[in-house]
Amino acid sequence: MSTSGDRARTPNRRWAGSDFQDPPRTAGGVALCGACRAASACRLGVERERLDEAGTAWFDVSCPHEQEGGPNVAHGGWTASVLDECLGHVPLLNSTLSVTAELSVSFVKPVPVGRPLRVRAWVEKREGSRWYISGEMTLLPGRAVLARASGIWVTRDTGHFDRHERWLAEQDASATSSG
Ligand SMILES: CCCCCCCCCCCCCC(=O)SCCNC(=O)CCNC(=O)[C@H](O)C(C)(C)COP(=O)(O)OP(=O)(O)OC[C@H]1O[C@@H](n2cnc3c(N)ncnc32)[C@H](O)[C@@H]1OP(=O)(O)O
Repeated sequence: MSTSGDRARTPNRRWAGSDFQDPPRTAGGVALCGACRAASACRLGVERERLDEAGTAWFDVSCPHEQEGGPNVAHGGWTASVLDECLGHVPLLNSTLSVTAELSVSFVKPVPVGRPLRVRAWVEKREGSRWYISGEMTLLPGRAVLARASGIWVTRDTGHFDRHERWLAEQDASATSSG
């Protein structure tokens, strides 16, 4: 019989180094995270991404209907998630693996579901392994700001997730031994 601890320790698959540094992308250039690789699409609704020559990242985004919160508008969790995703792709677009350490979101206006939106993200500064990244989501057409975000991403080596698996196993072992 499996336990929740067994499930937590069982990785879905092994990832190679290239899965982190050069992940599979959609036709629109969107880097795919773990679960979205099976779907071959970003389930958050990021449809296109690119880095311009000035280092700003641009994303075409649309809130999927299943992320509706209030009538015809996005659940705030979707807005925060997609901003986390887009801002977190900035290091990735610079061939750097990172994880979100901090994220702050301002919800400026309700975000309509099923409408074309744009996210723009840029690096404010880098200090040590920390990337300070900001971004905003705007309505299309026009440029009305719907949400803003800023946060800190910390660079990791590809052993990050293996170390996490070991840490998780230690947690389970110590919980079992202490009853
Ligand atoms: C989405 C991706 C799609 C594409 C897929 C392709 C690849 C897929 C990959 C998937 C990617 C998915 C991506 C996701 O989904 S990210 C998912 C959400 N985020 C996480 O899971 C992160 C969980 N947290 C951690 O792992 C650790 O706490 C981290 C790694 C953040 C720090 O751990 P630790 O504390 O042990 O590290 P350290 O002592 O060596 O410090 C290192 C540096 O970090 C600085 N620091 C630490 N904490 C904070 C803080 N709160 N604010 C500001 N700074 C902080 C610290 O000052 C130091 O700076 P420096 O002195 O070095 O400058």
